[in-house]
Amino acid sequence: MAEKIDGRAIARALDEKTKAQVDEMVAAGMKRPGLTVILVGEDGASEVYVRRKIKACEKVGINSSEHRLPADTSQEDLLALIEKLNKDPEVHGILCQVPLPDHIDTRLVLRSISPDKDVDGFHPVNVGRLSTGTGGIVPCTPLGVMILLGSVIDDFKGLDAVVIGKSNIVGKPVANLLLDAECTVTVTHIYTENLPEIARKADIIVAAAGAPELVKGSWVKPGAVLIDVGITRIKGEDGKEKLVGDIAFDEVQHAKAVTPVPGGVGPMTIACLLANTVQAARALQGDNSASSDYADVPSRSMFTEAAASS
Ligand SMILES: Nc1nc(=O)c2c([nH]1)NC[C@@H]1CN(c3ccc(C(=O)N[C@@H](CCC(=O)O)C(=O)O)cc3)C=[N+]21
Repeated sequence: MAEKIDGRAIARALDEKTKAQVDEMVAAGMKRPGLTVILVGEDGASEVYVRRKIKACEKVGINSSEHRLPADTSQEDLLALIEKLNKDPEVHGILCQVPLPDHIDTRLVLRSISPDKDVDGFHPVNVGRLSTGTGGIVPCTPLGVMILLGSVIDDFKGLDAVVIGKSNIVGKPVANLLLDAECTVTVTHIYTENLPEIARKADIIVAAAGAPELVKGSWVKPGAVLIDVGITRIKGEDGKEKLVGDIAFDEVQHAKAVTPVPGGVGPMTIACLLANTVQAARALQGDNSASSDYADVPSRSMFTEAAASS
């Protein structure tokens, strides 16, 4: 049986570390970290995620606020709000939930968030820092993926990693982090020929294509470590909504370890958002030691601490 990597437990452990950092900051007379989430329009899934993010902030002592804007909000008004938040000394992290409505230029909006407050790590400055291995804020889901991998892998050097999916939010940054960890990385996507064959060679598979149960049992080498980033909502046989990942979970029991959906990458995304907010709050208040914790992701000690205390 493959080990089921418990994303919820590892996220809880990371949250405890984050909470301790918040307490330490406040005790040292620094401002309590603050996160602002912007949600434009009404989208069922986005609302669930935003609610979870706000609740998670409360748990670790991060101040949070929420801006809910109607779907027909103009780009100009959204940019004006971001400009205001960029200048607000109580706000250390700004997250603008994507996808945005079609009439808004997402890239322009993400570029308008101050790189220092960009807790998503989506700003081109942070993307550039990540791809050159020079610190900055690492996107939440990719960071969570590396921590989950680190909970079962001791030495990444020379491992064969296959990333399925090439999004700016997951595929590309995950590939960069795996490269930094000295894996041999192959980035693939749904147009890749011989995808099953390429996957079969992998020691690590990160599936982030958004294609339900794409990765079959026959694609997986015995002993591989599998991370499932996909979340698709489908109607089950009983008519109830259920979540499926990009990996056919029941077929991959010959793997060494695999993340479930839900309870795998999702909770880590939120825990890393909180960690990023604390990092941003420390850096904005002149304490740059915070960023070095994450600059050399994956740092093995961070993973083992998180896993050990879970
Ligand atoms: N600017 C921006 N930043 C994001 O980080 C961002 C975003 N936009 N847009 C949407 C995606 C999606 N996302 C998730 C967060 C938590 C879970 C999560 O907690 N999942 C749980 C529960 C899943 C559920 O019940 O729906 C789990 O997998 O166990 C999933 C997905 C963040 N996103």
